[in-house]
Amino acid sequence: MDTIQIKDKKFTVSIKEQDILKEVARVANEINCNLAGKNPLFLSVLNGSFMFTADLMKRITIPCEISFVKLASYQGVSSTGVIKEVIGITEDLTDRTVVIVEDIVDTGLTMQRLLETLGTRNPKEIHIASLLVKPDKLKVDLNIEYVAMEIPNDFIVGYGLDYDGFGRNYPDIYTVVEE
Ligand SMILES: O=P(O)(O)OC[C@H]1O[C@H](OP(=O)(O)OP(=O)(O)O)[C@H](O)[C@@H]1O
Ligand code: HPA
Repeated sequence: MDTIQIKDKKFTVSIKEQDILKEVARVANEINCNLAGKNPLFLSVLNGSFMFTADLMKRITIPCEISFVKLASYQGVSSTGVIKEVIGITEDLTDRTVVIVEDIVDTGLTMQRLLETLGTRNPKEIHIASLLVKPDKLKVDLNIEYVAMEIPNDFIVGYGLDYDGFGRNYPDIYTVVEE
């Protein structure tokens, strides 16, 4: 399926599942090497990161824990600038090595907010793993250590990412076709 229609928008395939998984495996290897012996706590940011988290965690071979947080900032294709924490962090982060697992860093505002929130809970260190980064869209300075792929500014769906709630289920990533 090279082209899909979601509501009023057409999308064309831009990154195939096998290419995504190659990069996910590379990121997992880097984490396995760098965080060995640290018993990291992976914090997956719902909803978008569910597919990346599943594929990443299957390839993590060091002892670790996984938990989930949920924030919301997007409606349609542009940021509202409003960030709501829907599901909070219940774990004790004191002295823990935390790895935030995100599907995409776009403006970076969501990540900045998350870092601020987590930073008040005395973790030993916080690392960021993001499937995708749009470097040209970043508005804040972030140290994103683990990035599977950098992509252009275009709006995308698939592999967990949505347009108005739809499109998360596709195993490939699709880019919007501007008409
Ligand atoms: O860098 P930013 O411009 O802040 O954008 C990135 C955030 O936007 C998306 O979340 P969204 O609010 O759409 O929620 P979702 O994960 O449920 O799709 C994505 O999952 C990131 O959390
Ligand atoms: O390109 C995108 N697609 C879906 N959700 C998003 N959230 C930030 N950027 C995107």
